[in-house]
Amino acid sequence: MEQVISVVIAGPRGKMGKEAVKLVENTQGMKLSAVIDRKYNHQKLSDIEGFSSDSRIYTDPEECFKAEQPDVLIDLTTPETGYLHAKTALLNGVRPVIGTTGFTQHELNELKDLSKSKQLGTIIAPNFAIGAILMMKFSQMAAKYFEDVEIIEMHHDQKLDAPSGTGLKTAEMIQEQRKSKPQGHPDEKETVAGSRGGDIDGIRIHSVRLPGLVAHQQVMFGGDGQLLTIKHDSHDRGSFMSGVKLCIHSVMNLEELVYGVENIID
Ligand SMILES: NC(=O)C1=CN([C@@H]2O[C@H](COP(=O)(O)OP(=O)(O)OC[C@H]3O[C@@H](n4cnc5c(N)ncnc54)[C@H](O)[C@@H]3O)[C@@H](O)[C@H]2O)C=CC1
Ligand SMILES: O=C(O)C1=N[C@H](C(=O)O)C[C@H](O)C1
Repeated sequence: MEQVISVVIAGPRGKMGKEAVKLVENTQGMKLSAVIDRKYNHQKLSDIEGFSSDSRIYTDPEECFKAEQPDVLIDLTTPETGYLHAKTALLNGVRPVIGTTGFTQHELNELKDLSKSKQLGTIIAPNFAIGAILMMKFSQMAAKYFEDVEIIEMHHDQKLDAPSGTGLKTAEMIQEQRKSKPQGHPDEKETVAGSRGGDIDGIRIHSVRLPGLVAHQQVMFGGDGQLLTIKHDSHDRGSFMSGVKLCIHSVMNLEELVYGVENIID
């Protein structure tokens, strides 16, 4: 008989959380055992307009994990909360799949160590969309041939973290491929602070925040007489859901932390 994976979703009323609730409820072999919200403690999700599930709401993650003993936590909240939820999940025997972005390197290292010591899988996924993962992989490939690169990431204006998790991960993947190189003129001066963007090992990263955007990124490589632009657009949050589903299945077979969905696809 197929194993049913029981899932807790943190942030069910958020833009991503709503989509994830629909995904888990409509996927055979998965069960939404509970949700973690800032409000509505001990009510049912169906008490909130727009939801039909009878899953219980908890405001305290520890109480939720102890009472429900789910297999997987999906976190789609805010950087501080996501980190706390991931840690609490691991300490209570629950495998985290973290879509929330904006963790510090120290937090990532701590979760990596905890995941390993508990021998429980964790997936930190800066971007669940398959197209975005390919965009990052293609950029890493291109960096072998083009050493000059700048990243422009564009998101809706409700986003809390900058640069985006995807932008950071892209820069890290490019870093693995190319030698450190400052971008632009060695004597360049900013007359307006920040106009050259953030600097990750010489890779410039620019964050645009505007209403009307969802999640978009272009990685621009410059060479003699040519320009290569690798671009991805998520027009709708449905674009992330096949990746969420893949991660829920994959994390069940892991015993340590994986950072990036590119590491679990063929
Ligand atoms: N990995 C990926 O592919 C994607 C990741 N994201 C990330 O997911 C996160 C959420 O994004 P959105 O849904 O757009 O944000 P949102 O602002 O629409 O939703 C966040 C939700 O978290 C809830 N929340 C905040 N603190 C909480 C707490 N202590 N306990 C329970 N719930 C809490 C809020 O009430 C809100 O409903 C962000 O970090 C974003 O960067 C977003 C899209 C794709
Ligand atoms: O906040 C968002 O919306 C998104 N966040 C992730 C990120 O920071 O890269 C993934 C995607 O870009 C959407």
